Amino acid sequence: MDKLRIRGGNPLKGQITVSGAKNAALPLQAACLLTDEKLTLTNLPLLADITTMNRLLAQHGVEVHINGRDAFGSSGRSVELYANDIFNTTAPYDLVRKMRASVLVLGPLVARFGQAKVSLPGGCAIGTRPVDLHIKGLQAMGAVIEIEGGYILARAPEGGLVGAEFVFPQVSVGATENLMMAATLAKGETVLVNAAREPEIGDLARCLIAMGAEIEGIGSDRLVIKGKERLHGATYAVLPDRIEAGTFAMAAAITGGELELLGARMGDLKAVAKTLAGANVKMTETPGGIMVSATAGELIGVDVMTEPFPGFPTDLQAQMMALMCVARGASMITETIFENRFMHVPELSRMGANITVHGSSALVRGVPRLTGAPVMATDLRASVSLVLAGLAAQGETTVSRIYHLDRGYERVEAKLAACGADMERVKEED
Ligand SMILES: CC(=O)N[C@H]1[C@@H](OP(=O)(O)OP(=O)(O)OC[C@H]2O[C@@H](n3ccc(=O)[nH]c3=O)[C@H](O)[C@@H]2O)O[C@H](CO)[C@@H](O)[C@@H]1O
Ligand SMILES: C=C(OP(=O)(O)O)C(=O)O
Repeated sequence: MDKLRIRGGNPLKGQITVSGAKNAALPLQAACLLTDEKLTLTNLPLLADITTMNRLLAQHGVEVHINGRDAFGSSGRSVELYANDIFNTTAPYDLVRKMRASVLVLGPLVARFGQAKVSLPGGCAIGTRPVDLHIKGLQAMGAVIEIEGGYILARAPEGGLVGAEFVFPQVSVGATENLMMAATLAKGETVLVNAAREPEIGDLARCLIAMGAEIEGIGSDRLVIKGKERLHGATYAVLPDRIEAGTFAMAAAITGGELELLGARMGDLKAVAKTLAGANVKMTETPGGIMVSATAGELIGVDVMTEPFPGFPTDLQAQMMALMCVARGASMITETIFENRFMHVPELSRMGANITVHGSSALVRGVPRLTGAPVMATDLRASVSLVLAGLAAQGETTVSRIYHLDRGYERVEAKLAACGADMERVKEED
């Protein structure tokens, strides 16, 4: 098993190219199941999760052609997905438990093939994460759903799914994606109310439109989808990863550095830019992306509350907490999306952070400096928050279990080292 060794203290300086977004790519990959023609996705990030989704699709019968192979051997910058010979509509536990986004095959499979058997993903380190809204939404479209042996068994009515109005009692990114995909092949009109507005939803909608779908309301919380008999092939480029960009913005900030994030889009990061401005970190648009500068003096503590888009993203909460650990003053960080997303707190505390958790809020009192330590985390964003802390800490930090990081960050050590970070990937036994 690999780990990252980081010697902190170097201000980051330079440019980092932002990769394609994991959370956009995964639903786009699942969308290939909606057509028997070729879906080509470009600007894919080289990540373990993308490979897992390709494996899941392949076992359904999707032909997966990968271009631009990388060191993983099974992942590449672009992929051609042909779902013209689907022989299996079951998504097995072994793959779904590895990656919750596997549940995104449910909507497309039921919509196109009238049936699906998808393992329930179960809880994960950050929360219980039920999929009841995915199920209720499909039921509203006429699907009959049973839970048996840990699997969701879904069957469309004779003649296929039927368009419906579904009001989300709670904003859900994944359920919005699943239902939007299902609705593209349902009979009649589907209206999704209180839908998620994350940029990744817009990306999926634009790809579906390129495949022949009719969708209105992109960027709003009301999506209207007119079902079609069939969709066709398309070529689509995955949008840049706003969470990777936000993470690197905080890396620049925590080291008192200056980074240009090539490809990053300010429109996707407004709440982050506003929060960082309060912390004395400047984010400005450049012709190529966003410049982040933290050279103007000390960091200042700011309060943060995670919210669905356009609010501050939960996927940047851990990184923001690492930053606040070394800011002047105190910061109250409130997590409203997931009930257990503070697993980085004990590890940051081992590095000298002063954090007290009260329910869904963490009070972070800034300290003059963190100190390096061996640390590990049980989820993706918690792991990267420890990398950020390590970049700022005095001495050496080793971050273990970095398979979590590899789910969502492409060559993180190479990208940061190219901007002056003293860090390397080493084998666990080193
Ligand atoms: C692959 C992907 O895109 N993952 C992102 C997606 O996850 P994901 O799509 O799983 O997250 P959701 O938006 O669905 O979850 C939001 C909240 O709704 C709850 N919920 C969700 C569905 C449901 O049927 N019932 C229910 O109660 C969840 O437990 C959670 O508390 O959005 C999250 C919120 O921005 C991000 O942190 C994840 O990185
Ligand atoms: C929670 C995340 O991903 P997933 O939904 O795939 O677990 C994430 O990207 O931070």
